[in-house]
Amino acid sequence: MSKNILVLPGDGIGQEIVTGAVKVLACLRDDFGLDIEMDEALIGGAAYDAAGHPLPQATIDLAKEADAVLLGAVGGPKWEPLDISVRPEKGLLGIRKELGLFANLRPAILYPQLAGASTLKPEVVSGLDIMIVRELTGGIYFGQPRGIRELENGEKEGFNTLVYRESEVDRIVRVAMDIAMKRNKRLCSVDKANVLECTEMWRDVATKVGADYPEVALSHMYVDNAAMQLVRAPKQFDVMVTTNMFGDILSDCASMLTGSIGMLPSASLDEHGKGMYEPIHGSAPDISGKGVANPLATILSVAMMLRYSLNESAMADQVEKAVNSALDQGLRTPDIYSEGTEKVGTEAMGDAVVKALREG
Ligand SMILES: NC(=O)C1=CN([C@@H]2O[C@H](COP(=O)(O)OP(=O)(O)OC[C@H]3O[C@@H](n4cnc5c(N)ncnc54)[C@H](O)[C@@H]3O)[C@@H](O)[C@H]2O)C=CC1
Ligand SMILES: CC(C)CC(=O)C(=O)O
Ligand SMILES: [Mg+2]
Repeated sequence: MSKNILVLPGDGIGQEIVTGAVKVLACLRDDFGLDIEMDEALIGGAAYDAAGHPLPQATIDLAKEADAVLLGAVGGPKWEPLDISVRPEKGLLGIRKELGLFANLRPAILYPQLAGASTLKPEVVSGLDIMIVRELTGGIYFGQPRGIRELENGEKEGFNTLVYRESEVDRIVRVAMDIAMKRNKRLCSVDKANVLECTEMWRDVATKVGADYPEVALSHMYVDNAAMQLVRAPKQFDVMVTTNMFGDILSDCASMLTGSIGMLPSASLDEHGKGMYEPIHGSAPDISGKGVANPLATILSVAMMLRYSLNESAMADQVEKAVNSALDQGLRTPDIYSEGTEKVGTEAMGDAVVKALREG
């Protein structure tokens, strides 16, 4: 039976970057026999404009019925004056929660062709391959109470709540441990256990889970040090596991080690392997509409979809090989451009990947 993929382009560069990824999926369907159907729906600012809400019920229903979801990005200055409860970003957080996508896998891999585009010296980053496992449906982005209240003296006070249950920590650490077992058996759990009780508990739970994985070398690191270590000596890390907000920040940081945030894909998975796939970046209002955004993070997210939700790991390898081939040809969007390479736009980069895929 054919698998249903729901495509949610979203806002800003979302539509531009999703186009190349959809072409890749269409090529796999037409030329390689991937049995899929694709559907499209609204999310984010586009949904707010059309339906008055960043996550319409129709989108939730389609996403729940789909075998996998491909998302571009949401948000932008047009919607910033809105109340947070109806901003585009709320649509993204909402769909993650609705689908129970608690495990966000963000691989930061340096393609050797881009060593010169990394912010770090080639010898510090060559061979870089880190998997950041970010908890995605809990923590401070979801904790209650939250809001802005007025104090008796008329001053305003903003507040959010960092909250995790033991069970939430347990399940995300187990996901990270299982990944570590398939890789190099090293896991670093990142917290702020010296200051935040919630992450003191996180550390305790991670340690308890670690006892079930005696082969994995578990270490703990405070998030401030982890940020510093990522840009000092990133290859000390193999798999990292952390909270929703820390993972959000650390993965943007790690992305630049690979040359650009436009290179990092992600998979957001539920308990059963159903997933949503998206680049880690946002809607990039500064380059939106210019046709210069890097589509590779989104195309690499398709590879993750093939691997994690569609059980087509050979096709995932093919997509990654095609991305490699486009880079081997010297093609570069501006974010990864360096002297001696050829600057191309979003569409040309996507088409080059499709051509390489077709030609094997
Ligand atoms: N997953 C999502 O949908 C996310 C949405 N956002 C939203 O996106 C909007 C913009 O947020 P920012 O903080 O500016 O983060 P951003 O990730 O959109 O952009 C940060 C910087 O990276 C560049 N960049 C991002 N993606 C790129 C790509 N594919 N190719 C080349 N350059 C790229 C941008 O041009 C910008 O200079 C906001 O409304 C924010 O809330 C932010 C992060 C994630
Ligand atoms: C709306 C934000 C939480 C999205 C984001 O920055 C991310 O998931 O990386
Ligand atoms: Mg982010």
